[in-house]
Amino acid sequence: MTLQAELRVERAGFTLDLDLAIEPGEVVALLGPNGAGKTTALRALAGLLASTSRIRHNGSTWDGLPAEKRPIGVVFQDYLLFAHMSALDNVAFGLRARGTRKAEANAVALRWLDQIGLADFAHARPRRLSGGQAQRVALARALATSPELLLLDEPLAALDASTRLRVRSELGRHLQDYPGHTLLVTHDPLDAMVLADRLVILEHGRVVQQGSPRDVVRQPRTDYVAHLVGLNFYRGVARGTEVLLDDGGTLSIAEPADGPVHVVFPPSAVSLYPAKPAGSPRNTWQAVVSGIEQHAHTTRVDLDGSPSVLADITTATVAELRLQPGDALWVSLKATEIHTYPR
Ligand SMILES: Nc1ncnc2c1ncn2[C@@H]1O[C@H](COP(=O)(O)OP(=O)(O)OP(=O)(O)O)[C@@H](O)[C@H]1O
Repeated sequence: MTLQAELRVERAGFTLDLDLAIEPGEVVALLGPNGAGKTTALRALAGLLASTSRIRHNGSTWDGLPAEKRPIGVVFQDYLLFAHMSALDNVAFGLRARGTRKAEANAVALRWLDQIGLADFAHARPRRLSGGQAQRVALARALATSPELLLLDEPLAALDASTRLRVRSELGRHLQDYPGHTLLVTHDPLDAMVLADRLVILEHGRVVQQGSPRDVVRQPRTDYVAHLVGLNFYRGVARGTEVLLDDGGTLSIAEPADGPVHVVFPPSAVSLYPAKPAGSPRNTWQAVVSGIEQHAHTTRVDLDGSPSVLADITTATVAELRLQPGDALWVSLKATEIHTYPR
């Protein structure tokens, strides 16, 4: 049964207006910039704030239900395990609160600890657990009650990079087995791409784009999404193999198009030269370096021009060009690297 939520929250200067439908077994990631309303949406679903939201599932409504009566499991960024309880009691807590007898609740909790590879820590207090272990216990605690809806609020954000990698893939496995509905709130595009079946992008309390990770990555519709997936992104009007960009500049494209379009290309498709490249069939224009940032294996160069553009170049090229902010360079881009789609 689809979980249908119409989430409406009014605050001074902010309105959340979000319709969400989540299928059984589906993982939906809610992404958006700071203040977009992600946490507000999650709290409205959980019944943790007063709102005029409507939530329907399996022929019943959760509207009047207080948080503790909703069939929900929640995992927060900072685990929020009960410090005075053992890992086992933490996992058994939800079941006990729902009236399950102690022996049975403990048996279920132990099975969960076993599943997450922490049976040996059953009697340990949370302070003896590492961040990754604590987050796995928090996940087991949320899943032990077999909730209809699993809410994950930045579940990996507090973990260091290598722990994060491990816990992410373990979480992915548990989510695959989990038959309920999952909503994952995250800032991290990688978490969303790896874990979610569908992305819902929220800006200013409203959905600006949704779709499979693959579709969103290929065809961003807002600056925030383009930035998230790391693409150069423009709006323009196409006339055959030319696109006149709204903010200045013209690009030649390989596939003819007509009318208002979005234009994208990866920073890695951009080449930089100290002088105008001669006789090339490419797009070329002059731009000024406004920022240089070292990434793992490439250097990201920010250039002001018409249009402004991001370029990823090798460290060898940076050295060769002796790049400095303020330098004027020639930007070159093959028409075949540019992708357009209707606005
Ligand atoms: N308790 C509160 N009282 C009043 N306004 C709030 C409260 N909590 C959040 N807001 C406001 O509601 C809006 C949405 O905030 P929310 O925390 O849901 O966004 P978010 O997408 O989760 O952001 P972040 O990524 O920074 O966590 C923002 O304008 C925020 O300032």
